[in-house]
This record gives sequence, structure tokens and C-alpha cells, in this order.
Amino acid sequence: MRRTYQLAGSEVNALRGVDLDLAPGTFTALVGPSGSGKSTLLRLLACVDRPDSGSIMIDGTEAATLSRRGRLRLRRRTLGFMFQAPADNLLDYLTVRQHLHLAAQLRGVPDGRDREDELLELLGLADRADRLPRQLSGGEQQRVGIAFASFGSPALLMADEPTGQLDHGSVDAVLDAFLAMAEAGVAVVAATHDPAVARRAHQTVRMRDGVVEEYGRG
Ligand SMILES: Nc1ncnc2c1ncn2[C@@H]1O[C@H](COP(=O)(O)OP(=O)(O)OP(=O)(O)O)[C@@H](O)[C@H]1O
Repeated sequence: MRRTYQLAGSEVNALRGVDLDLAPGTFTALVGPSGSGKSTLLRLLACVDRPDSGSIMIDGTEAATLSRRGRLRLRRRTLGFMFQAPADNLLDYLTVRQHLHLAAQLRGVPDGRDREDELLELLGLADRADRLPRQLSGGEQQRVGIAFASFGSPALLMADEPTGQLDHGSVDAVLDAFLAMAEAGVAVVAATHDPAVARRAHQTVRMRDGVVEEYGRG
């Protein structure tokens, strides 16, 4: 896929022909220098932007040519997205469990205590279900972000610098959570400058100047 931005009369070739396969059950680290196109690529995968040309197949649906409404539906049903700051992924007045109720509502899937408990257990949050975000550590908040983005099993979970604001111990717990989601069959991709993320990913995709420079195995 290709994506060019128009800026003050000139063109910025943010993506110059990227070909990428994010398989179910795989945790991919998207790495590369600042400005190499990682966030642009995530925005296309998240269906908040469209490529100028190319194809984006998500769970059997061609997303590149969908209408705004179609992309919104696809986003709700099959995609999860996480931002760098834990607080940006959560609502400060909802408990952990209430976040899962909201996720179920937004995604149009049934909630239910068993499904919630299973996911919270998987992410190491079983005894945090009734807490508000401010009663959690940064790493715990980020794992609630993963739970919120993952409830109802999206095909693809995306994260932009998910460990950028976490201390060492929390980073490991968040990476455990990504690997657990991958094991449950989700394709997980995280854009990152953090070598700890790349070390534990199944696959590393290194970008430079809007192209994939190298694929690596984690
Ligand atoms: N809205 C925009 N308008 C014009 N140029 C843009 C826009 N967004 C990004 N760019 C440019 O596109 C290129 C790719 O940017 P992108 O944000 O995708 O890189 P990145 O790899 O995510 O960088 P970082 O690691 O710093 O987040 C850069 O040259 C950037 O300046």
C-alpha cells in the first residue's frame, strides 16, 4: 500500500509500497526510525485513514475501498487499538469490569461474567475487576487497555508505543498480555522504539523511509 501526504504544496511519501502479512496468533513488533511510516501504517490498518493505492485485507474484508461507514463497522467488529498513554485507553469513571461491558456493547457481542473473568484471568487482572483506573498501576492500566481493545476477540489488535510510559516491570507484564492474546488467536502488532518489545515479538518488521527494510524473527 502507498500513502502520500500533501504538505504546504509538496508531497510527503509516508508509505512507498508496503507489503505486510500479520497472521492470526502472531505478535509483530513494527520498528524503525522516527518518520519511517509506522504510525501511518497503523492508521491504515486501523481503518481511520485510507491508502492512496493498494489493498488491505482484514479478516477477509477489503478495507482499502470501504466507505466511511463500512470502515467504522469493520473497526468496531474486528479491530482493537491502543494508544501510548494508559489514560488515553480508559475512562476514569468506569471500573475494569465496566470497561468490558462497554467493549461488549461497542463491539456488538454478548458480555457475560464467564467471558469477562476468562479474559481478566488471562491478563493477570482477576483481582482488579472492581477498581477504577486511578486505583491501578500504569502497567495494570495498560493491561486493562488490552482487555478493552480485545474483548470479543478482534482479528487484529494494534498498539502505538504501548510501553513508552511504563517502567521495566510493567513492560514485561504488558508483553505477557500481548503474547497471551496472540496465543488466543489474535494478530497483535505494536509500533515501538522499545527493544524489549522487539525481543519478545514473534516477528519484527523494520521500516525505513516508507518501505519495509527487513523482516526478522523474534
Ligand atoms: N498528517 C501529515 N501530514 C504531512 N506529513 C505527515 C503527516 N503525518 C505524518 N507525516 C510524515 O509522514 C512520514 C511518516 O510519519 P509517521 O508518523 O508515520 O512515522 P513514524 O515512523 O510513526 O514516526 P515516530 O516513530 O516518530 O512516531 C514522516 O515524514 C512524517 O513527517
